[in-house]
Amino acid sequence: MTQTTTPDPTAGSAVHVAGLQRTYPGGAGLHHLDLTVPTGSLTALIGPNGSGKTTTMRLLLGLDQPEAGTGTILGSPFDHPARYLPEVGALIEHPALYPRLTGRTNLRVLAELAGLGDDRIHRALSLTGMQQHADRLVATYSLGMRQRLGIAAALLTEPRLLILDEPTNGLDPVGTAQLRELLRGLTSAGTTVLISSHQLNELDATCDHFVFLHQGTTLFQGDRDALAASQHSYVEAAPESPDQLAALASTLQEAGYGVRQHEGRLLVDTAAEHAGELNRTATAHGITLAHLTVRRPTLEEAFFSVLGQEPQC
Ligand SMILES: Nc1ncnc2c1ncn2[C@@H]1O[C@H](COP(=O)(O)OP(=O)(O)OP(=O)(O)O)[C@@H](O)[C@H]1O
Repeated sequence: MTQTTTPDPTAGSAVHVAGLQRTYPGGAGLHHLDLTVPTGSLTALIGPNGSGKTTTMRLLLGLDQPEAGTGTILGSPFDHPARYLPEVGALIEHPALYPRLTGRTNLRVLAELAGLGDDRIHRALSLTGMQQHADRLVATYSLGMRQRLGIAAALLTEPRLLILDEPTNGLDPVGTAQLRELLRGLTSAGTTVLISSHQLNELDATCDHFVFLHQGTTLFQGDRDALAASQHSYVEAAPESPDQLAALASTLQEAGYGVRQHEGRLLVDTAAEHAGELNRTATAHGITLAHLTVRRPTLEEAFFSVLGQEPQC
């Protein structure tokens, strides 16, 4: 006898919530939002201002209550945050720090509350590159240093799930690169990370799973392959002689291609396998191509396309 089984959507997911509803006066908030964060992934939560990223993270952390929604976090029911919160670290908006204490003492206060020893403080400072600043008053810290101490505080318990709301705010390029390495190191060691940011290039370089929000609803979620499959790739072409750019554009349009001009090149809306045919069409019209490349959309372009807007290029 054949037995059919329904796949368990929570298997392999650090976070799996569905139908999240949180309505604020005026109608803003979350509207049946679904979110899956695969275990061990570095998941990017992406959306315009006001799309619901912070609200989603606050609900996951039990800092606010949804009107509806079900799911599990680290295998425990979503509506019992006390069961999973000991294994979750978070930095939401700005870190809450005592400015008149040093960075190290701030961490010690938190470590003592959680019954953790100095070894955890040392490790968190080291992971975030904050050792050399640890004995200064937090009041003297730059914004980026406060962010890093906030991340150190979130790491004290060595959480299985780390939730970071715009952690790159205030970080300089060196700090951003250090955070990227830190997050990669944590995920290779088995930590799952959910991160929001408006720096799409940075998320593109760092993350392997993507969730797009708009007006409190999930527009897309999936890994890099699923994102690529949801998008058209396109071919970038330029003639040897820049004078022939307009002629190349009209030749390709007459041949049925969708064409946009961008920085002295043409972006031709077609699949990679048509690149040869496109080259032959140009040659047949006396135009030699100096440049022909297949391009996959960047995360930013994919985001605008899913949002139903033109890529910003
Ligand atoms: N306490 C609140 N009272 C009323 N409206 C709220 C409240 N908190 C959030 N909102 C509204 O809910 C929507 C989602 O806000 P949220 O802060 O989650 O968005 P976000 O994606 O994190 O935005 P940003 O990128 O600007 O940080 C917004 O329209 C916001 O104005």
